Amino acid sequence: MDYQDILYAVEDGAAWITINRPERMNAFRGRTCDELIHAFGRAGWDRSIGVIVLAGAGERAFCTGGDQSAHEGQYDGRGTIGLPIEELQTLIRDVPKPVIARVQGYAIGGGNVLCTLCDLTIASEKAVFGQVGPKVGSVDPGFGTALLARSVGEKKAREIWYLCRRYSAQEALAMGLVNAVVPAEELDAEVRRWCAEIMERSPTAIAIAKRSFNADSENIRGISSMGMQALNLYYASEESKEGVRAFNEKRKPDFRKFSGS
Ligand SMILES: CC(C)(COP(=O)(O)OP(=O)(O)OC[C@H]1O[C@@H](n2cnc3c(N)ncnc32)[C@H](O)[C@@H]1OP(=O)(O)O)[C@@H](O)C(=O)NCCC(=O)NCCSC(=O)CCC(=O)c1ccccc1C(=O)O
Repeated sequence: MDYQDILYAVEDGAAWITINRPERMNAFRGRTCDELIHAFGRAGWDRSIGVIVLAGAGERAFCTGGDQSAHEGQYDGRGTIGLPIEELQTLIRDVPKPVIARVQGYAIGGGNVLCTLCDLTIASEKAVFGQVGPKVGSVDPGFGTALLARSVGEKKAREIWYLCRRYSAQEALAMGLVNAVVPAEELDAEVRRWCAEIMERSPTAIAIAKRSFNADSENIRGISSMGMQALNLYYASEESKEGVRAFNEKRKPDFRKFSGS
C-alpha cells in the first residue's frame, strides 16, 4: 500500500508509525485509518519487530481525532460511521506487541482514545490531553469511554467526557493516563529507552501478558460495535451536525435547542 497520510520506519526492532497530517493537527480521515490499519498489520505480524511506536508528525499535535473537514454526518471512508475506526482500535489491542503512544502536543478526541488504547503512553511535558466529543457533536461510546474509566477511574472518565476540559501532561500522569512525562527535547530518547528495554524481554511472555490484559476488558469490544451503530444515527442528526458546523465556523455550538434524551 502507498502511504500518503502516515510514515513507517523501523529502528532497532521498533516500528515507528507516524500520522503525517500536521497541517490538520494529525486528525484522521478514512484513508488515514486504512493506512494505519495496514501499518499495524505489517508491524504486528513481523517477527523482527518487538515494539510499535505510534506518533504524530510536527510539534503541535499527536492526533486530534476525526478530521472535522471530512465529516458532514458520516466521515469519508468505510465502516459503520464512515471511518474504519473500530478496526483500527481493535487492531492496536490485537497486535501481540506493546504499542507505545509518543505524545508531544494535543492528544484530543479520537487522539486521546488512541492513547487510551495503546499499551503505554510517554508524553512531553507540553502534551495536552482531553475529549471534545460533546463539544463537537461526537462521542466514542466504547473503548473511548469504558476503557478510559479502567485507566483513570469512573468519576474522572465521566468528568473528562462530560466537561471536555484540557489536561496537562502532569495531570494526565497523576490520573494514570500516561506512564511518563519528560521534557520535550528528551521525548524521542525516552521512547527509544523504553523500546530498548522491551526488546530485551521475552516477546512470547509479553504477548501472553498483553492478551491477558486485553481479555479482562474484551467485553468493551461489544460495547464499541453497538456504540458505533448508535453513533452513526447520531451523526445523521441536526444536533451532531451543529457541533461539526460550529467547529468549522469557529463559533460556539448552540446545543440547547435540542432536547437530548
Ligand atoms: C486541538 C485543538 C484543541 C487545538 O486548539 P487551538 O490550539 O486553539 O487551535 P485551533 O485553531 O482550534 O486549530 C488549529 C487548526 O487545526 C485544525 N484542526 C484541529 N483539529 C482538527 C480536526 N480534528 N479536524 C480538522 N481540523 C482540525 C483547526 O481547524 C485549525 O485549522 P485552521 O485552518 O488553522 O483554522 C482544537 O483544534 C480542537 O478542539 N479540535 C477539535 C478536534 C475534534 O473535533 N476532533 C474530533 C473529536 S470527536 C471526539 O472527541 C469523540 C469521537 C471519537 O473519539 C471518535 C470515535 C469514533 C470515530 C471517530 C471519532 C473521532 O475522533 O471523531
